[in-house]
Amino acid sequence: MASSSLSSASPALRIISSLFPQYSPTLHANPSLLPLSPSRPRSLSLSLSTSSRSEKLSCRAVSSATAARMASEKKVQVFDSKDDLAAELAKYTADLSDKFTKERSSFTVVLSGGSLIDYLRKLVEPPYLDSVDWSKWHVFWVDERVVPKDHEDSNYKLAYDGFLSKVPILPGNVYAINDALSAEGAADDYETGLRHSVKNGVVDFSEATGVPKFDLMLLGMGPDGHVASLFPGHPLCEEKEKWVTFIKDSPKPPPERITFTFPVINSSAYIALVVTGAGKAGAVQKALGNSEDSGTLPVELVSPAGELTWFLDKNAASKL
Ligand SMILES: O=C(O)[C@H](O)[C@@H](O)[C@H](O)[C@H](O)COP(=O)(O)O
Repeated sequence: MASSSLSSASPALRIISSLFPQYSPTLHANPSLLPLSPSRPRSLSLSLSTSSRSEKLSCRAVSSATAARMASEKKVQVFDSKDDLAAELAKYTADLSDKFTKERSSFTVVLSGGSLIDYLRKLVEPPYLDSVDWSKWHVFWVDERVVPKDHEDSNYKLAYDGFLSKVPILPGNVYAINDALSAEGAADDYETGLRHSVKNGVVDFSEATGVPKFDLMLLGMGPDGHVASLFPGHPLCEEKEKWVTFIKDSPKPPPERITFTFPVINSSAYIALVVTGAGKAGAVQKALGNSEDSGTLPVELVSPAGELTWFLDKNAASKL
């Protein structure tokens, strides 16, 4: 990938480089993704890496959130249109499916609720509908509302209607909430099921983190910077022992949900953060820009052991 000189770089590149001014970041603008001919998806892709020495030095001296921001490889892709974003997300996901299917004959994918499912719309069309080995997919949820699976608020129903009903994933490989239980019971039940999936080798396990290691997490982000059902200022953001926990006072309705905790989220090999709309530009700026009060949002704690890629539309990136 060609490197970009910072002086002539776009605002996004300058903002990202200002995030770590004291380091010698290498910024890559991938020419194949830069806004070129109208026929190609118009997007700007950049990745930021800093020298390991400076990371060690910085992580001792900064808040956990900033250290988390430092710790993983971050890629930011900004798209002119939601269709371009969906097209790139489909390719990204299909490529990872091929990678893990070859490596371990299975592909573990974790879905969010909200608009994320709609952005998978290109994945259920040719060529991916025919090229992806759907029989190797195992689908989980990063969070779920404690409602019946046929309720309009159910993330299972959202994913089934918009995605799962359109691809030949084996029903036994779709791990939905037990909707007959209370929030606490459903969280315990989901964690028990996850421990079983780790034990039988369906879900990888990280000796380094001591928690499951999913291949790909597809996350959304709320305007307040929440991810999954982990909300700003909520004690659940600090949960370090449980893999799955529950909330009964979600500021985003409905109030009762179960959710993966950050140790599980951050143990992932790959995370895609799909964020669109001007209403989220403030949170994106805090997370990626040089905002004064950075370090306060749950999304800033997303720092996978592997690779984090932000998929933004230009409205969500408008303050970078
Ligand atoms: O169950 C949920 O509500 C989601 O998992 C939640 O975390 C969602 O991803 C964000 O709120 C973004 O939702 P939108 O993309 O619809 O704004």
